[in-house]
Amino acid sequence: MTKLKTAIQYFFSYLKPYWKGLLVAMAMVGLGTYAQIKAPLYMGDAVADLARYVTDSFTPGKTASLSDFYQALIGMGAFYLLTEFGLVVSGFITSKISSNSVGNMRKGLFGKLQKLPVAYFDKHQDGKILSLFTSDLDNVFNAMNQGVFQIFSQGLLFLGIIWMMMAKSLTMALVTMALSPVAILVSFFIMKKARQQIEIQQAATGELNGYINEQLAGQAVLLAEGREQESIDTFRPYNEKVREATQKGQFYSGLLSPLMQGFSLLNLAIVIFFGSWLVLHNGMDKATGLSLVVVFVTYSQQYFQPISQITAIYNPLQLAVTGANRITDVLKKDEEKDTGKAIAGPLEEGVSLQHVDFAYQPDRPILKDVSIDVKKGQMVALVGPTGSGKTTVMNLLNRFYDLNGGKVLYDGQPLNSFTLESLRNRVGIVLQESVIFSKTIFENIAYGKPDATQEEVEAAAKQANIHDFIMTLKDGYQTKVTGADNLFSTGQKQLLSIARTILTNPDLLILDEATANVDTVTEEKIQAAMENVMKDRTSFVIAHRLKTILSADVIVVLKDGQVIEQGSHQELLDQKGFYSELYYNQMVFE
Ligand SMILES: Nc1ncnc2c1ncn2[C@@H]1O[C@H](COP(=O)(O)OP(=O)(O)OP(=O)(O)O)[C@@H](O)[C@H]1O
Repeated sequence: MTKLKTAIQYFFSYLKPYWKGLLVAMAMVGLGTYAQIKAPLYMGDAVADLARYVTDSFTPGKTASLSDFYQALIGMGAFYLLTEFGLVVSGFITSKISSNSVGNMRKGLFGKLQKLPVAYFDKHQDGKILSLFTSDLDNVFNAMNQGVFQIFSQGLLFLGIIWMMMAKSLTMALVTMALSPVAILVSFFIMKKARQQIEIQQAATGELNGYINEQLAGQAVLLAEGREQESIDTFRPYNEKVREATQKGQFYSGLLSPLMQGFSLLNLAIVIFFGSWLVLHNGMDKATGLSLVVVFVTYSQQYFQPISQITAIYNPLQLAVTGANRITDVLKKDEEKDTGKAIAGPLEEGVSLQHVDFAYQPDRPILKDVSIDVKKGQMVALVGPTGSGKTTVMNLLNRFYDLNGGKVLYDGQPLNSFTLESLRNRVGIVLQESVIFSKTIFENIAYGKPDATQEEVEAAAKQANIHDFIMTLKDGYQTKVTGADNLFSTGQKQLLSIARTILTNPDLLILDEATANVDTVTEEKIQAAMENVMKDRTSFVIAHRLKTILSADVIVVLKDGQVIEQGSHQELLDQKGFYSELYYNQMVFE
């Protein structure tokens, strides 16, 4: 019940701005429904008038006239036209309102995601986040556009028909409605069955997508190891499960319409049978009796339409309720804390970590009592085995996460005393996995400074050693890059990231050196670019090749989240500890 309440609140909060349009749509539905239930009465009158005309024309001395018949026909036509008008206008308004509100929901959700802390994205897979925008919002749209509108219009139609039938003839109304409890029970049973299959299908599709995702991500390994056939064989049962659930789900959902058709036809026969019995045995005027039968034949056919329509939207509505709840869960998540008031100015003294403790998950400490000091203009290098916490230190310097203990100070002030925007404007970060956006090379480099001039962008690219490569491309800086076209190698992507960072001229630079797939020429270029970007700047560098950091002011050696050695290259060599061993081991391979 609370799930339903949450979904209703979510829908209403987005529908509220369109209340005027909704009122007009509802009025139109009311008008259309009224006309729809009124039209059969004119049809009945037309039949009665025609019957009278035929009887009168065969009765000597009576003048037969068709004028009443024509009037009834005109009335019927006008009311059916009004029905169409009401439904078309309300359909137009509701589709406009639902697409606008879902557009706003998409905007709200995307805006919220931009405000969530990095920790949220650690815990949620990209695919799941994406499905909020695709399947969940789609389900919400369908429910809004079809469901809510249908429930209202079909509900109104249902009540209107009952009211009209009762007003016309109570006995015939009861005869027409006699089958409905059975029809409602049967349709709910079928929809429940269909729902179970939809749930199985959704779960199976999730597993199938997960498998496809994993196999595509690992395609290179898969080919290299010759596991193609095994990959296809494992795919089959996942696919089969989806196929089977889809087939059963479709079978049950598809059953509803013919079954309702069957009920409607059966009802028709019952109505005609009782109607003619009443006419023949109740001494009713024949023309009036014929008209009554025609009216109830039409009502009996209309009567089953709302039952089948309302039961058919039960499943889409349930999907929408689930979708709205998933989206609301995200909207309720705590945003990245930005409570600091101070504005981070140009770095004057330096940055220091003091007795920092940190854990991504409460029961698994990653950094333990880490203290590192960097004075303005100095370069600090972090080295250590994989998983020792180097990237984690970088993440804390940019305030991607909050600390569990200790302090990170920028010119003596804790990081959380600054506004996030001012702090991040002072910090430049080059990640190991460089990010390229689907924009031109110019826009990619100018990402952190969109108003940069061509000269500034080119100067940054030159310093980052990527200008020459860009000039070999036909469109130069205006070349459009997409994630899919692999225009840049891993090393070149990092050079582009370095250019992007140089352009923003950060006070504090955080640089995670790329290790994968870098050839010797690019490696040298990266090294030169790193030297350029670090010159006269305060920097933290994670270096995987020790020769990059020989000139660092301080080298910090991390192991299992603790600082085990700290000093200059020469000091650490003299200590003959972990660093010197690492260094001599690497030198053997250089
Ligand atoms: N987002 C995260 N959520 C949970 N645990 C994480 C997360 N990021 C890293 N870790 C864990 O923290 C530990 C330190 O990781 P970190 O990436 O800081 O190491 P690293 O020294 O940079 O390693 P590498 O040299 O391989 O890049 C690892 O055990 C890792 O599993």
